Amino acid sequence: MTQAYVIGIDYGTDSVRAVLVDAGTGAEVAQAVHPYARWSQQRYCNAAQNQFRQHPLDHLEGLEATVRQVAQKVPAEQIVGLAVDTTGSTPGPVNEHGQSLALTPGFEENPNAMFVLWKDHTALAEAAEINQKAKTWGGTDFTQFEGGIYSSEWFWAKIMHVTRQDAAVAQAAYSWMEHCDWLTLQLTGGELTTFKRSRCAAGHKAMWHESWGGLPSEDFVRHLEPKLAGLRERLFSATYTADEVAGTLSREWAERLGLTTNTVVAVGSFDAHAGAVAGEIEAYSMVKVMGTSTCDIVVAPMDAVGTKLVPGICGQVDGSVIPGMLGLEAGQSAVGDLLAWFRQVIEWPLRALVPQSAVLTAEQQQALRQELSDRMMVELNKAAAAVNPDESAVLALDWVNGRRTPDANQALKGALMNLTMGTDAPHIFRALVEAICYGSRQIVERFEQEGIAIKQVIGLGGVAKKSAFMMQTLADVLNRPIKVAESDQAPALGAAMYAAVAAGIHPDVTTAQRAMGNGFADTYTPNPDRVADYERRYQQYQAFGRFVEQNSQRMAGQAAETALAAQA
Ligand SMILES: Nc1ncnc2c1ncn2[C@@H]1O[C@H](COP(=O)(O)OP(=O)(O)O)[C@@H](O)[C@H]1O
Ligand SMILES: O=C(CO)[C@H](O)[C@H](O)COP(=O)(O)O
Repeated sequence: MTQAYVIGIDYGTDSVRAVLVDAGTGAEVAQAVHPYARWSQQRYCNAAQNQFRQHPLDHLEGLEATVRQVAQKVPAEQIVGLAVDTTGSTPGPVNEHGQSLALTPGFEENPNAMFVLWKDHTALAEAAEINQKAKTWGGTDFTQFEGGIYSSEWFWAKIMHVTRQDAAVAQAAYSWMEHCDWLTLQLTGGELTTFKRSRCAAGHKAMWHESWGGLPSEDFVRHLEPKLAGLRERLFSATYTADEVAGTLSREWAERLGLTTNTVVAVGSFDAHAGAVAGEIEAYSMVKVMGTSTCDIVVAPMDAVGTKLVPGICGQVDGSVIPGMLGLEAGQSAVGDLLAWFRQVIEWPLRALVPQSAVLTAEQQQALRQELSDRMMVELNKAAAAVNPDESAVLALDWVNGRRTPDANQALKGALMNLTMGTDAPHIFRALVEAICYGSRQIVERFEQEGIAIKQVIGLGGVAKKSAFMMQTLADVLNRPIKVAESDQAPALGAAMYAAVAAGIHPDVTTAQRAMGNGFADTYTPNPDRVADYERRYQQYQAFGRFVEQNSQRMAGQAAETALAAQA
């Protein structure tokens, strides 16, 4: 057989990465990373309001830069397939040709016309409304395969919110697309009406399910928001798994990327699901894709789960990870992001005071800021790992982006307790890492309580690769060994595996995993001396969580009553 290569393109929160791999063996030939230019300046975002929007030009520029760079390593005609994975739910409004509204006249600078990033929580009220209406409207509860609780991170809540906020966007939006679908449509240049939308995105975030003929009924959608009447027809009814062919590269994109129009483009998927494939997921493994957030992906045989619904997770979808198996997703909204938040907090003097320094030149200021910023996360890991656990009782809740699972409540906030005059930055960092691990344990326990055994845990993603301290703590808290995948770009490798199946190199995803898998780099085994102590602290974390949740609900109730009284 002639040599064949595939490209996996992974759109993360901050950057896009492309990997070129040997389609037979998965050996990496080249990789390229491109940070989003506008996003890195946080344009179109307002963190205080949890508004996080991304401009499609960031994505298209990154596509061209990364793919061109890796594609030049081998003859273009040998690159037989490519696939895109993205974050999600990250939907954006499009016109009747599937063009993002932010790329059409009049909407170029309008955040509502852009992609609403997964971690945008401006639709909290709409998510609450969807949950309330789904349970009371008198028809099918369309949230049932999505853990029974719809999140403000997801498709319909975001569409409702933007539609209500922005009449011009609502009027111009012919349809809406998940980011992974929109990019795949750009690359293939097909028609919006016949385009193959992602099963993974639709099933986990858009309440799509075969049993009710696709998306929630028109009656329900109209009941949610009358302004959405008719949108369902302009969305989609069929969905496709990520091993299927979406099309071939359009002439325009073949030229822009330095490829040929014979290159097959697979159906899009989410980053975590593609990552799980590269992490060699199999029945009853949990693959933890640990980056900005964490997604916990589990697969199980369809017939073993049957009609069982797992409450409080981010959905159970036929074929969302491996076609033919049930894909289940859970996760935590802030993992790397929680640590990045803390770093931001303690770097305040670097941003605010160092530039005013009377003793350092501008060049020295810049060099100092750079040096400390580069070392900060690594040094915090080291210092936190060295903290004597008996010395610090600091306890944290990891909910700075809300709680994704178990039982989504994105309105929740993070918290710290047991601070003393002796508490320092490594103590707090250690508490944050522990909180992430306790949150993870709650997720594992939820799956097991609901009859989905977790037989092994695999970690991958930036945090799994960079923080040995996090991974050891996780092994101790879960009291299970954790394998860490070798690949530094696992979601991109997973997308490449999907592309190889779509291009006909491998017959199915499981075969592609076996042939193209890069294996595992490390295994963290639980330290028996730490397990009992973490068990005790886990109980404290849960009690702290219940306290904060109950009190934040009570305080939100009081605030609502005060507002009503003021209006009366
Ligand atoms: N040494 C470290 N220890 C723990 N977390 C880290 C470290 N270095 C970077 N991170 C976190 O990794 C996250 C990025 O992970 P990555 O998998 O590369 O990105 P993405 O979420 O975009 O896929 C950031 O949130 C960052 O805070
Ligand atoms: O929920 C998701 C997938 O279902 C998001 O894509 C994910 O949480 C964001 O990914 P990352 O943290 O790797 O940027």
